Amino acid sequence: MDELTPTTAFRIADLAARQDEAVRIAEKRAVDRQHAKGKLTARERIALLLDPGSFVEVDQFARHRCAEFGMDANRPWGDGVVTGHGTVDGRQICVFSQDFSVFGGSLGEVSGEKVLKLMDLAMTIGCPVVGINDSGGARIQEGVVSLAYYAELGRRNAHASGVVPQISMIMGPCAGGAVYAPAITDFTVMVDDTSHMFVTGPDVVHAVTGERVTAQELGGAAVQSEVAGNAHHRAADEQDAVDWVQTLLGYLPANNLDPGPAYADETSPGITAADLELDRLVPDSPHETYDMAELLVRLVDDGEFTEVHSAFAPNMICAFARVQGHTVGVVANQPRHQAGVLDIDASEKAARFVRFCDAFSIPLLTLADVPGYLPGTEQERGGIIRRGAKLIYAYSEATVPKVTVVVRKAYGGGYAVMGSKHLGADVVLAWPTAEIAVMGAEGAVRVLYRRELAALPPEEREPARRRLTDEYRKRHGGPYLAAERGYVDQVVAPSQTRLQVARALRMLRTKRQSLPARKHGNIPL
Ligand SMILES: CC(=O)SCCNC(=O)CCNC(=O)[C@H](O)C(C)(C)COP(=O)(O)OP(=O)(O)OC[C@H]1O[C@@H](n2cnc3c(N)ncnc32)[C@H](O)[C@@H]1OP(=O)(O)O
Repeated sequence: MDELTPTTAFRIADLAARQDEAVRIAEKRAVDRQHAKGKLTARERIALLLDPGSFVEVDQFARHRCAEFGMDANRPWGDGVVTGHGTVDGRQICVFSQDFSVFGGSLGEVSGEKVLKLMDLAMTIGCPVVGINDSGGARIQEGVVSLAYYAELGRRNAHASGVVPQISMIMGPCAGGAVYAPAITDFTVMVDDTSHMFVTGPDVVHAVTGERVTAQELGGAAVQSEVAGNAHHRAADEQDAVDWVQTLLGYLPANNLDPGPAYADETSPGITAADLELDRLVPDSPHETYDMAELLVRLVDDGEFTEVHSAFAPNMICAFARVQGHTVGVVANQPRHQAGVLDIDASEKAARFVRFCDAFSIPLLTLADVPGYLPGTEQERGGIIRRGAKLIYAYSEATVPKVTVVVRKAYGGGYAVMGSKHLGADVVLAWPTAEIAVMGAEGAVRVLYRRELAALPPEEREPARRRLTDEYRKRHGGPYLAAERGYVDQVVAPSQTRLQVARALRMLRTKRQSLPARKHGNIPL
């Protein structure tokens, strides 16, 4: 052997030294910088998310090739993003985690290549991708090259949409062009206080508009989860964010061809005490409200469900749950908030959820109690026609099993859109308390008998109005006109609902439906 050729032992020691530099030494620096900001490091986050010991890092020794602005003197291993794969609860995922301690986690050519390579891998093997974002955005030193990678990333996100679930965790800054990759992904979680998302930051806002606003006011977790709807969950801290993502993954299939996780059916085959409580859920007075979550917990396995977008448009509940061990997507009006009315936010929230479930073969369970669409100039000018239409579109194109329970009100357009037979529901159940009509009895009488009531002497008007309202309610106020026409398949006592919903979903497991082939539809955006 040539004296200059390194020995095998030397090469192994050299590898260990490089790994030490790439991981241990880099991590020490990252810990100091990140912990001081109340944040975990890129590697700590991955360790928290994945099953212990399951992480396999790829491209650990990738380094940037940029020589601009003195960059050639600083070429850290990994280039500011840790990428790889591992398992969550034994199920495969791919993960990338931006490392803010290296060039502010900014995206350059090499870090971009790493993330794209990882997404290509996830698409090839068909597993979810979790992206952990903590970045100053496009790497300024690399100029247009880094912008190119943002666009490439958006394209990959779009192509992966509906093929593998994509989840974004915003654990620090996410600004400018960087926001659009998470926006295309299916679910986004943000951490209180330490994360923000905006297209233009407070300095630019001030320079352009004169408005002074903090990063948190502009795009903190509270604003994004409650007002803008860009975040599906507002986590109290990083651990909470990880817990939510792990729970979410537990409901989801690995890809659009995977049947999804199924657990043993441990539900009771007979009527339980909790089922009987449903017979008392709906108050006698139509003006009194109740909590739709009380129904939901009694319909699903172990009373457990995980809401997405819980703080955004709370008049609509979108949640994952299980029925007899199989995942369902629940869409439910929440009468406790604005009487469960449909507005722009609720329509868009539910439409996107319905489309996610359909893309990943997750059956839909709809619980309807809806007084109709929210009237007003704000809604009309905001585009409720175009934006509300998304929900009709989403339900209509969904070919997964669709089961609907009409609990109380199903008025007007609200009836039609909330998973009605006419939008392709396979099974529609109605409670005897269901009121399926164009509008509530009081409103209907006001329109139908306006002239007759006005012609009556004032003292006779109120008794006549009450009598007519009562008559209308008896004729049109229940589920039976709809049942006569087969728009409702079964009228069931509330206490029967859990068993009937389970039967319907079991019966529908073999459902197959396909719509005419086309390039794609044109959902009103
Ligand atoms: C398509 C697009 O993404 S357009 C948007 C382009 N990005 C930007 O305009 C944001 C630029 N960055 C910033 O404004 C700030 O760094 C913030 C708000 C993100 C974070 O601020 P702080 O938490 O105070 O961190 P700080 O500014 O010290 O940044 C940490 C390090 O990351 C570096 N860094 C941050 N963002 C970038 C970036 N986009 N490109 C290159 N380096 C960056 C900083 O230079 C700093 O490096 P140093 O430690 O060697 O000094």
